Amino acid sequence: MHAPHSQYAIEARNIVKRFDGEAAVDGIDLTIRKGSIFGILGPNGAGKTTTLRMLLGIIDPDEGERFLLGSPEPISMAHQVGYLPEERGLYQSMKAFDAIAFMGALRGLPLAEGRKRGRAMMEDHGLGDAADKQIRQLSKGMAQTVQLLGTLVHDPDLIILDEPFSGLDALNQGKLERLIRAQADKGVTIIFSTHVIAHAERLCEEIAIIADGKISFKGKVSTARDRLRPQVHLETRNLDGPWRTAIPAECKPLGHNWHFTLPESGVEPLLHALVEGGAGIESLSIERPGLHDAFVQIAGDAAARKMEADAGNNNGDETA
Ligand SMILES: Nc1ncnc2c1ncn2[C@@H]1O[C@H](COP(=O)(O)OP(=O)(O)OP(=O)(O)O)[C@@H](O)[C@H]1O
Repeated sequence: MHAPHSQYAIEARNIVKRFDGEAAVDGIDLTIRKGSIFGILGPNGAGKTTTLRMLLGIIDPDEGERFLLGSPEPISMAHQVGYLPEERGLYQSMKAFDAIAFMGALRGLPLAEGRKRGRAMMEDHGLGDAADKQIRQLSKGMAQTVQLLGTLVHDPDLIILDEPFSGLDALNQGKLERLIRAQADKGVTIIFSTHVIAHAERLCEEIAIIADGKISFKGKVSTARDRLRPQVHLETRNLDGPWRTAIPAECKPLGHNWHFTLPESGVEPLLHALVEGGAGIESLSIERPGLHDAFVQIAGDAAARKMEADAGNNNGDETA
């Protein structure tokens, strides 16, 4: 076994998990830097939850090894870890601030301190009026926020969130993004799984894309996006002239509109040719492809469509 590197919150080498002989996770390597926000992206059934459970030590890999905060026994680090599982649930009869304290106590925080922090956290999140309400009296989105606060109450060094955005409306999704950033600003490492590309794109510096139990891309979001060249959308008054040589030969206009990949020579030669050649520019945009386009290229169109369908199915309403 190799010694883990201290700059990593997670190191996993070739971890495998099989259920009934089928590999749900099929040889994954991950290194996640301390203090980073790391997204694990993939459609339902890709193996995200199984991966997170192995990293946390809830289940053991059949093969491979993993270190959490440097330890080969992740469970022994439980007091330094916060975990929001995919299955949400709190004791319905507990008061909200008590539920937060209870979750903290499970991770070693004295109950009295947890109660104090629970109230203060609810206050900070604009839920002060709900602190003494029973969980059953809260909306789904509020209960989910309470559970999230319970995940953070013991001030963990590492937070693992399984599909934290699903079930939240847009407003609460925005609040959660801000909360994740605030934790990262404090130096906390955050790992979350999602099948919504936009959350990963906005929050993460680095991501892993998982499909069928394997990692198909791992690295910086910018690196994934840089795999694709910028796209040009151009509208011209004229349809012919010397400027046409600046446009890829295979590009045919739709009316007066042109859509093509920016040539390797870059923006300036294109602009120069269009202006000098008298194209008559009506409109022009040159856009760097987003993570969605990169995902399509990396994981394939079918996986991207499945992710979109999953997102449609899983996004609930706060008051549902
Ligand atoms: N305890 C289990 N017993 C048998 N099969 C399992 C078990 N846990 C997961 N699987 C299977 O392993 C595969 C990966 O599931 P996993 O839950 O890790 O995926 P996921 O990417 O998290 O998707 P989801 O968001 O739907 O949970 C799926 O085919 C799932 O049915």
